[in-house]
Amino acid sequence: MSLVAAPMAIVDLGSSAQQSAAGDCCKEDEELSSNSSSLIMKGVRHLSDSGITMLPDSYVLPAHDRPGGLLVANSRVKLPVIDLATLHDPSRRAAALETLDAACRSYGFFQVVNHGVDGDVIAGMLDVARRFFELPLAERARYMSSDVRAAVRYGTSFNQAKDAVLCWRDFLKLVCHEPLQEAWPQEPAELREVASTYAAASHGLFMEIMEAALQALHLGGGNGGILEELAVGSSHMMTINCYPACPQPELTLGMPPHSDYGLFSLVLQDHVEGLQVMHDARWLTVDPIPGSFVVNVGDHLEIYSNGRYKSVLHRVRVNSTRPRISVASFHSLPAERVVGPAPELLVAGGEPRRYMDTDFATFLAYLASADGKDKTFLHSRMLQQPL
Ligand SMILES: O=C(O)CCC(=O)C(=O)O
Ligand SMILES: [Fe+2]
Repeated sequence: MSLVAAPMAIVDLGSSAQQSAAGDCCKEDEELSSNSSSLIMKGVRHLSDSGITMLPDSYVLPAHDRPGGLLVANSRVKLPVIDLATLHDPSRRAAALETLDAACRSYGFFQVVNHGVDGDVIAGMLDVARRFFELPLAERARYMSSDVRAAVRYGTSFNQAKDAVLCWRDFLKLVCHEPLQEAWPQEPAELREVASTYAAASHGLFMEIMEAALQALHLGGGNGGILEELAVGSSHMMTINCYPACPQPELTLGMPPHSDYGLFSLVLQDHVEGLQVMHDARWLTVDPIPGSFVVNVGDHLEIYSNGRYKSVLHRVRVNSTRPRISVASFHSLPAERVVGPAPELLVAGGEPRRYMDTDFATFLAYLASADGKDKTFLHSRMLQQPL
């Protein structure tokens, strides 16, 4: 659905239905289940608002894919934090680059503080996002589309057309790299202005982080490098995610394990935790730092760095009391650009190529066909195991 690879166990509805009978069924729930397919298409915000007390079977994951269990570490984790002010300070830049380099190699994730994006821009974006999902369904539904290239797309779950078990998420996706704002929603009235200001800030921050990452990798500093290419043209998709309160959060997920497709993703989350990152074969819950960005390496950067940097699986848990909003910005090269390992890494006597070249059409074909468990798009591009 969005610019993310969909691996994972969105599996067998038959077995999940058997495992869903936690709690007593009330009359409302019976009515809902008789009418559930039409309700489900309306998304989870609608379901949550209708007051259900039991999760419809279509959202119930089989036991081994549910969010609890042995693979979950008890503690919340503070991801490595990059203070952007230190990147701007020549005397501290080298140390900041080392922190960034280590974070991209091990976690594939870090948080950025002191990033210079105005607090009002951040608060305004979260506020307008929240208000969009409070609009009447008919207003939101105007933007429903199955066209993955649409400038604006409202939908539910992860990959609605393919998911065998649905996810507890509604989303609004906006293409930000073309002047298409007039296609974006007109309600709430401020959305276009606020989201385009936010998108410009996110892109600026991405460029700074990308420059730092390339420096840390000793790549692409020269003329004609990838950074110059990005300055001339790039792709930028924004997904606004809404995870309403869920009656049985232990049985489902807001987003299944996946990796992101681009170079870097910048995620703004509100104060409600939910994002989990796979690290050392365990799920760690990211502790939200107010006003910060969570940044993660995407598949393109893993490929471009020939496996030095890791595009790591992550997922989203939901909870029974607090709705959560996040805004994920996926930054990369233009869709038509073929991405492969950086040429500097593959010179004679250099290292072996670990990934095939890839392009957006291949990714879309993968999305349309992907239903394999624990199989990511990245794995389909691997020639040999990364470092
Ligand atoms: O909601 C979040 O914190 C993460 C969202 C995400 O991973 C995505 O949109 O790809
Ligand atoms: Fe993601």
